[in-house]
Amino acid sequence: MPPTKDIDTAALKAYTPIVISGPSGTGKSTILKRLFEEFPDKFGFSVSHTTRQPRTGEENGREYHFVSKDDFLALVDQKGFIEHASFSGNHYGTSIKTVEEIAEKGRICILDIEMEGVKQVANHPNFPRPRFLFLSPPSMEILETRLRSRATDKEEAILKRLNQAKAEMEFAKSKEAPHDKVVVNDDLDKAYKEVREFIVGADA
Ligand SMILES: Nc1ncnc2c1ncn2[C@@H]1O[C@H](COP(=O)(O)OP(=O)(O)OP(=O)(O)O)[C@@H](O)[C@H]1O
Repeated sequence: MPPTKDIDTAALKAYTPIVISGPSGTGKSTILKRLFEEFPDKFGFSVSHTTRQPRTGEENGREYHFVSKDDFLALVDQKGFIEHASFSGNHYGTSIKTVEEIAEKGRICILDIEMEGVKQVANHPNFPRPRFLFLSPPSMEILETRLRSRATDKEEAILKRLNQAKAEMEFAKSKEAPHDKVVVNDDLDKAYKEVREFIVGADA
C-alpha cells in the first residue's frame, strides 16, 4: 500500500474548515448559498466522492467526484478519507485531498455532512480539528412543514428524513456532540446573521 502523504496542517490551521450539519430540510443549503453569494472568493465547498452513478446534468468534480467501487475502497485503505459511509448500496466520502486543496488555495472549506460523518471527522486521529456548526430547526413540526413544502420528496422519503432528523437532534444534545455553535433557523435573516458571524466574524 502506498504511504499516505502528510496532511498539510499549516494550511488547514490558517484556513480552518467548517463542518455544517443539521437535519435535512433545516436550511443548510439556503444559508450556504447566501454566504457564498456574499463572499464569492472566501469559501470552497467540499465535493464528495461517490460510487453512485451520475444523474442527468451532474458533472464529475462538480456535484461529486464519481469513482469506481475499487478506487473508492483503495482510497479507504490508504486512509484518504476524513469521513465515509454507505447509503442505499453506494459509498460516499470526503477525501482529505479535497479539503486540503481548498485550504491551500487560501479558502475556507465548508463541509455539509450528516451525523455519522461528523463523528468520524471529530474523532479523526490526525486531521486537524475543524469548527463545527449545527443548524437546528425551531421544532420537529416546523421541519416537517418545510420538508413537505420543499416538495422534492415522496412520502416515504420524508418519513425517513424525519426519523434521521430525530437522531441528529438527539446527537446534537448529547455529550459526544462536537459542535462549537448551535444556530436555530427560525427566522432566516436572524439565523443567517448568526451563521455568518460564527464563520467570518462580526467585523466582516
Ligand atoms: N428560516 C426559514 N423559514 C422558512 N423556511 C425556510 C427557512 N430556512 C429554509 N427554509 C426552507 O426550508 C426548505 C429546506 O431548506 P434547505 O433545502 O436549505 O435545507 P437543507 O438543510 O439544505 O436540506 P438537505 O440537507 O436535505 O439538503 C427550503 O424550502 C427552504 O426554502
